[in-house]
Amino acid sequence: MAHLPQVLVFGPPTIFTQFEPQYSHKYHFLNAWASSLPLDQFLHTHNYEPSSIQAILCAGGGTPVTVHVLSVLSSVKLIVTTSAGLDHIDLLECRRRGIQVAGAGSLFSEEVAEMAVGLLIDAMRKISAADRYVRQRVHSGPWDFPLGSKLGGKRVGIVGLGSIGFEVAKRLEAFGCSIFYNSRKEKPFISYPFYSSVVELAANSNALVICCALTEQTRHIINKEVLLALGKEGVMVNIGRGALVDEKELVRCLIEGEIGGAGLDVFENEPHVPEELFGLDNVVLSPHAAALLKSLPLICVTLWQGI
Ligand SMILES: O=CC(=O)O
Repeated sequence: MAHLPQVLVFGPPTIFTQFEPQYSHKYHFLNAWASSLPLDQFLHTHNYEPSSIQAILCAGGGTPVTVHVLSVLSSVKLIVTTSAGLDHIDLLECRRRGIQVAGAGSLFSEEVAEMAVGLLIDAMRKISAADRYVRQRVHSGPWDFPLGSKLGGKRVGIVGLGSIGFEVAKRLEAFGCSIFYNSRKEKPFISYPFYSSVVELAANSNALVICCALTEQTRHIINKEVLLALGKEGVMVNIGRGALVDEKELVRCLIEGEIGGAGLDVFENEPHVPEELFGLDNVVLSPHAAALLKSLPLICVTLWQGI
């Protein structure tokens, strides 16, 4: 196998395992995702020569491609990630080393937007909680499920009106929602009202949908002040990255009823999810799956063909 290009695979396993058989005549895949060892030990244990590895295949929210990883892999020329977000890759180091980075761009924006709207409807109408209620009900008396609230007509603040945020806005308009947004800058051709302050956006919204990229500027953009401004009836949906939200504050606000509910596809230290959330019926949880659809493998193949 020494003659095949070597590709280090950090994930995502659900997709990768479907394609490995078809591509293993072309590439020698080193499946780091299947091992719990740190990278150096993984390579050492399998007798893999780090300087023979030419490409990395990875996924958003998974193992980060840090300066350390890149220093171990001195010959890497290409990183392919199945995600739109690139926050798990040290892009400065890639630029310095001339390593090319290929990601999903806006390919999954519609899929992720659907999930955002789904989580919002679920958190407001309590669909997952209602499902649990029906399945777990032990008494045969009248239904006593708590009331939900209507999405139609609500004011929704979108944090990050990029391609995903825009797809969310389009869908929510069809539900009769009024859309407001915060972004790095006001967008010249967008008619939705712009808020330069996320706190003010939250104070004027019934729900916030977090769609921006994770950068040093956006880390914890949703903090205690924003959550308190969103208020006791407010719902927050995060399909961006967990670290956009101060998760400790979010958990506290949910437990203490400082906000009304949340729909979360992403978490600050994935795959860890704060256990306090498990018992809360006003929270809907999803395992960073907004972009993981049956169509994803096809797109992965297109990305991999660049290796
Ligand atoms: O998390 C998924 C993505 O960034 O596409």
